[in-house]
Amino acid sequence: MSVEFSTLAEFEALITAAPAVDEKAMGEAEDRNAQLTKPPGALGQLEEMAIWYAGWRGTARPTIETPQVIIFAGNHGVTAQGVSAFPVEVTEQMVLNFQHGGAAINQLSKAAGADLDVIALDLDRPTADFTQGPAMSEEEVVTALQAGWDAVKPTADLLVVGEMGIGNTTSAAAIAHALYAGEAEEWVGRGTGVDETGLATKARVVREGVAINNAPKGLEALRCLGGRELAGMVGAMARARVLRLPVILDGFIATAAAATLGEAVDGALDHIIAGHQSAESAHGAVLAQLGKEPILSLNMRLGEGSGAAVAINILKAAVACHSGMATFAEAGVADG
Ligand SMILES: Cc1cc2ncn([C@H]3O[C@H](COP(=O)(O)O)[C@@H](O)[C@H]3O)c2cc1C
Ligand SMILES: O=C(O)c1cccnc1
Repeated sequence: MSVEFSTLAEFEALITAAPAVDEKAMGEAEDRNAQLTKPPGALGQLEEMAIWYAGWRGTARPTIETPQVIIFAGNHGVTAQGVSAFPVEVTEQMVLNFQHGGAAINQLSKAAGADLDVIALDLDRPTADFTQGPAMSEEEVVTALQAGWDAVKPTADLLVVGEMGIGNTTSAAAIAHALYAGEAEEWVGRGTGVDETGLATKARVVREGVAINNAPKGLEALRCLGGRELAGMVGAMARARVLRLPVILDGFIATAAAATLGEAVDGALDHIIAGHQSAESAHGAVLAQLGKEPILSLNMRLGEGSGAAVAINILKAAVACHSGMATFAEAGVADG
């Protein structure tokens, strides 16, 4: 068990003290990019991605060999309100499916050459229904943050975090409503496929939850409206920030979780790029709030880290070009 923090304030202090991007390595990567055998800018966004990755890895010519995908699972008391098209048992059943290799994320991790770890967080102890008060105590949220923190392998060179938790699109919508105001209706979506009645229920639940918890901000929004799997993702993203380990962000739920960390500490999400824009309706608006442009938009709406896992392949392609291509001088090609 981690002993690096035992309160939210101590957790925030660790992130505040985290090292910045390596400007020197980033500058050297920019210089290298300018010498590669292609017209300037011809690899488009791949060039920016590779330079960003080089800066966080602290080397002008990085490689991606050991990506890690971590899926966190948690259960939500708010499901008692009828906010999901699926029953809560599916969370645990899907954890077994992950462990047996049968889920989408198993295939996508394998296709991307990533190791997959699955961490179930107290599934038999759902969070409290946030329409009645805070979803978690400080101790509960800190325990989940620690599980995420500890799950990151320091040998990984790229991280994706994903989630499984029936009801968690409602949690994510409540966080977005608390952080960015607007109307509850703007932040709710179909999740696993609720009908019009389900959507109206989600909006009511989000409105009530945000009101009773006094529109919490930053990590208080994570504690009051989030879930253990969202906190697990935040703990892992934070550890990655301290390790200067680049992260690819997944869908609506992962992004809402990240937003609580970004609001708590300036620059806490600088090591994160958005992998995929989910079909969940409010995801684009949350990404816009974070100033993140997604690499892909494939109409996926699964979670599990799936969109980000697909994007690993794009980042790998970018870094392979950046670090593997010959320069004009090396190849004897005349530059422009
Ligand atoms: C079989 C199955 C596999 C999933 N994998 C991810 N989710 C996704 O759906 C859930 C969120 O939707 P809602 O808020 O509507 O419950 C989360 O568990 C999310 O990861 C799944 C959902 C199901 C049913
Ligand atoms: O964008 C997501 O992460 C998402 C959307 C719908 C259902 N589950 C996850």
